[in-house]
Amino acid sequence: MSRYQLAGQAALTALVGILSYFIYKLYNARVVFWRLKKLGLPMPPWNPILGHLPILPSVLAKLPKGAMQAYMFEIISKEFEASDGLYYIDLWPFSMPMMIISDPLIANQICIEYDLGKPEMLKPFFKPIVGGEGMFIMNGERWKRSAVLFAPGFAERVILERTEQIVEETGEYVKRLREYVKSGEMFELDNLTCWYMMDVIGTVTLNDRFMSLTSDNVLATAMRNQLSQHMREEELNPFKRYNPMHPIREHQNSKKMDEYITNQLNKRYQEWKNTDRTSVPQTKSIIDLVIADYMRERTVGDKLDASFINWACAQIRLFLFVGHDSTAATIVYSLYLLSKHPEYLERIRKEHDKLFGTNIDDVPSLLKKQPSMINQLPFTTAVIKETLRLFPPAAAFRGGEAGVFLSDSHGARYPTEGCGLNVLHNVIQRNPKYWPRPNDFVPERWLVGPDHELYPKTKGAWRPFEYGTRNCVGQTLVMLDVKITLVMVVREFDVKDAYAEFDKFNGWENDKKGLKMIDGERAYQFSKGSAHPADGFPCRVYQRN
Ligand code: HEM
Repeated sequence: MSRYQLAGQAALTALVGILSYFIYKLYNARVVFWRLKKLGLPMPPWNPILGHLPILPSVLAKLPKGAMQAYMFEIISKEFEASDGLYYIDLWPFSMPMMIISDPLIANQICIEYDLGKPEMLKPFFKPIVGGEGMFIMNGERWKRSAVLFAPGFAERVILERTEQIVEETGEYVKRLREYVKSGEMFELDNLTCWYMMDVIGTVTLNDRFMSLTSDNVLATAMRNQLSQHMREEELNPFKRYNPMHPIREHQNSKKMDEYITNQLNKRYQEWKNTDRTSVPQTKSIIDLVIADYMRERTVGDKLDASFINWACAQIRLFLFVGHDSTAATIVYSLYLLSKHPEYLERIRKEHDKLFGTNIDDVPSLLKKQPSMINQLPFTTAVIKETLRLFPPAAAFRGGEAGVFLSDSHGARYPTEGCGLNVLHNVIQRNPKYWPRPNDFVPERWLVGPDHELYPKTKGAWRPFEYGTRNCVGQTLVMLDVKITLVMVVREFDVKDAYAEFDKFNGWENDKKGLKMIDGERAYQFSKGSAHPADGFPCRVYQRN
């Protein structure tokens, strides 16, 4: 047999192998749904070969490019609703079998009653961002150990002690906004706010000032680059989406992040070793917590273990990602909603005047002197909670288990084994069954008592940070970050979205199909790590008269 024949035969064998593997996986995926369908469980029309893939084109045609995936599941739940807030969907090979949950009572079973863990399918999403296994996707004892370790760093008192550092970073953000006022330029507020929040989380995790609003910090830049490399869901052009340079760039970003963090860890370890431990300030930054934990089990050595460094890099990268991304989106949406509701903008400004006095330049020193003042802003808190209700930046994703059945309000039972459970916060938090005026921005609903008509009708209808043991460890920090930002921004600036101008510039203003809107909302949520306002929220800022 000639060399060419041998090569041809090897290629054919490989092809047959790949095809057989594909058919085997396809069979396994579809057979699960064939059984579920036979049980009469709720799902859209299903095809034994293609699963639910055939329904996607018509659903996606109703959404703008890049819209977050949860909108797609929302449309399906409305068009094919056969159950009480739950359906199954088979999108193999793009995802594992999934149950889509749009009812708070079923979500409570998942997150509180059964306290289900994280599924395998989250790993490929987090891998390039975090490097190793971050606590977000851990389960069992490994998760418990990390949760216990990091909890003190996020305690309310400890977070409040961060006020001074956060105020410093917010001062830099305000300076950048003043520059935009001066230049009159249109710019993406979301992008600017992501860099700002990156600087905030840099101080919380590493005690390090990135100053990335004014200069190029290697770690912050590599993390933001990594995120934009990784979030290519909206890229339809396969040459861009599957560009062979992407894995190389991802590897380079990963290396830069790990090198930077390793240097910080080593530096902190040397400081730690050379100081009298009783006099070391207990900052409870993430880096200090992990080093203190490391030393609990070891004697002082020359250097940190490589395995510890790998583990610590993954946790720190995780905090840098989750700690900046969703909070930035919440700040932008808060400013956007206030700009659309002058009556509430007026009210929040009055609340700030009353507490801090009318000289806005006094705010940083007042907050630094007395951080607890930030807890005396009920209306500001209501604005943030209402923003998180209308535009939740995250969702819950858990893994089903054998023997765990979810029940609907009629008592029907649904198996979860082998399924990813996707809880749709955007649908639950606008469900008219639980929310009066579900699509309106009504901060007052957070200031009224249970007898008032605006009061949410059930526990669990508001769940931006989720409930149960796996809820968001950073929620106190989020509230502090957003409150400080609003206090230092809303009285000095008027923010106006510039979507009309942006669309005109891009030639989209005559888009007859209205594809740049979702339910009349131009600032719909984009998939970009967590959900961010579409097109980065183009805007202009003005100095307030
Ligand atoms: C507006 C901002 C934020 C929102 C809406 C948000 C939302 C969430 C949600 C919904 C979960 C649970 C996910 C699930 O159940 O599958 C979660 C978990 C988590 N969040 Fe946040 N988050 C925010 C900001 C932050 C910040 C600032 C940090 C830390 C600096 C953080 C750290 C984490 C961690 C570590 C977990 C995993 C907790 C665990 O598994 O035990 N998040 N977050």
